[in-house]
Amino acid sequence: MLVQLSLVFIIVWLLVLRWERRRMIQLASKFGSPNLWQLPVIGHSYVFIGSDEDRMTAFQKLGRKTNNTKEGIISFWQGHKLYLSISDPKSAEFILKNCLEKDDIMKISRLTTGNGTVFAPVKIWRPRRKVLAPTFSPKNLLEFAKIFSRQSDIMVEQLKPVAHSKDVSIWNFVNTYTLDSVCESTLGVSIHAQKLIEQPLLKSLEQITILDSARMCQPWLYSDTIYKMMPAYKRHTKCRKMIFDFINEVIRAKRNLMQEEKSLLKSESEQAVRQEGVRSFLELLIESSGGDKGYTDLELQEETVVLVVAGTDTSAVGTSFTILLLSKHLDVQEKIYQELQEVFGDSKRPIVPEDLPRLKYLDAVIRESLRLYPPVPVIVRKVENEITLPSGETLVKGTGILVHIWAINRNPKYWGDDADLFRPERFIDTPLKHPAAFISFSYGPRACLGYQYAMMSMKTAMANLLRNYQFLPASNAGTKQPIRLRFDIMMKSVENFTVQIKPRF
Ligand code: HEM
Repeated sequence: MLVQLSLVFIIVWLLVLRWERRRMIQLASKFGSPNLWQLPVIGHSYVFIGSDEDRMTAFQKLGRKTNNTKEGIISFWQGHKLYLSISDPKSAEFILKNCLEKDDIMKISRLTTGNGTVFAPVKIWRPRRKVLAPTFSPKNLLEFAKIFSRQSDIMVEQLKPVAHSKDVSIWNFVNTYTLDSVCESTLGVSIHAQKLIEQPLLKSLEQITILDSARMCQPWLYSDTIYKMMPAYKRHTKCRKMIFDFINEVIRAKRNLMQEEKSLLKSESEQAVRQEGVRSFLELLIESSGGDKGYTDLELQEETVVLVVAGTDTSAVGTSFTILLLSKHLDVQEKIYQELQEVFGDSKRPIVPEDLPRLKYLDAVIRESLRLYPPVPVIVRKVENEITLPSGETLVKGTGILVHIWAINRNPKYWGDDADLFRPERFIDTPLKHPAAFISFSYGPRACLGYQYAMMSMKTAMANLLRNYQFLPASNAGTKQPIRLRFDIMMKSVENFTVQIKPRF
């Protein structure tokens, strides 16, 4: 009897769910689905189960299928929720301008970033972005360029003992370079990550992305109540505590220091002189939010965590993929070296900000690797109110939109039949066919705030590395072998960006 009653209950529940979702079901049937079984309760989410490499392969397959449709849109179900995967730049532009709310799935990341700009609800995001945006002014960026130059000199030094070794994973070298640069520019502190063997802050950041991406792909872990019962939550809490303790200590010290300086430098002219030097994002944020009457310590913590999380891995992934691609395309590497020779000759002088605009071919190479290997391969937004796409399709409230950055960047309708080929010249000889066709930094009012910062950091690092070293494929990797990819919120190389390094001198 109990079994029969339970069965009736489940059937009624499923019918009610279906009735509530009838408009989503209609919408889903308008667009194709990935030609896979849609299972009861979990929908298509089983596709994303498995290793992080399986997850990335699933995203790539979804992207290719989306590109093969006429509209560049495909539907799939994650549990009982409908998602549309979008790979057409026109629809992406429309979504990114009109749907500013992040999808509910991103609440998972808010465990770490709280109401910090990147994942905050729109109501909180708007005023936060207004405060954060001016800290990325060209004047401030030029000051940060000095940090990139100095930190990349350290990276070149750190590589010396391993150059000539058979195979080297460059990931740790590049990731600690970006962490040192980000900590110095955002927090104003030197943590010397490049010189330490174990870096607890980096380990905690890494653990958190692994845990969050695994949770995102398993809808049964979305509920906070269930997740808090899992062992993963314990590990997550430990990592978060490590990050927050570190950042809060820096905020406390910075506030005290600013207070002391203010009382020491009484006159306005003295304070103006102090403002000439390199000032961290944290200092700039304290001031641009209104000084003592501005952000609380919690708000400062949230914004600084965002900058560290958004700024460290992303640029490290972008730089590491560029190195990996160059190890397979020695002709391109040689062309960059020629450009570097024209700018620097045989001089060993440090890179200064004025050098960067002259490195046009290097710029095109970095953009081309970000096109083929976008560090953030997908982003998800939410349809808050019914809207109609330029193609005429009306999207239902509550639908999730997966803006498929990886697929947009390789959409053959906008990039041609050689869309999958590494050809940096396309960024020099052909104008973009649509402003949102190259979308690694996203698009619209909520696009990446660190775009210029990241380009400067990556260009400085690449220029410094290529002046000193030549990168060759790993001993077991030919130039033609495809790069194996994995997904942990960001897209990375399974083989941890392994290459061979040959000193130039
Ligand atoms: C290659 C490097 C980078 C890539 C590919 C990248 C990509 C992205 C993407 C895809 C988003 C999401 C935008 C959206 O949802 O529409 C984003 C947001 C953001 N990024 Fe970056 N990013 C990079 C580097 C950086 C750096 C170095 C910083 C700061 C130092 C930074 C700060 C931010 C911030 C603050 C946001 C949130 C913007 C908002 O919600 O208003 N990013 N980035």
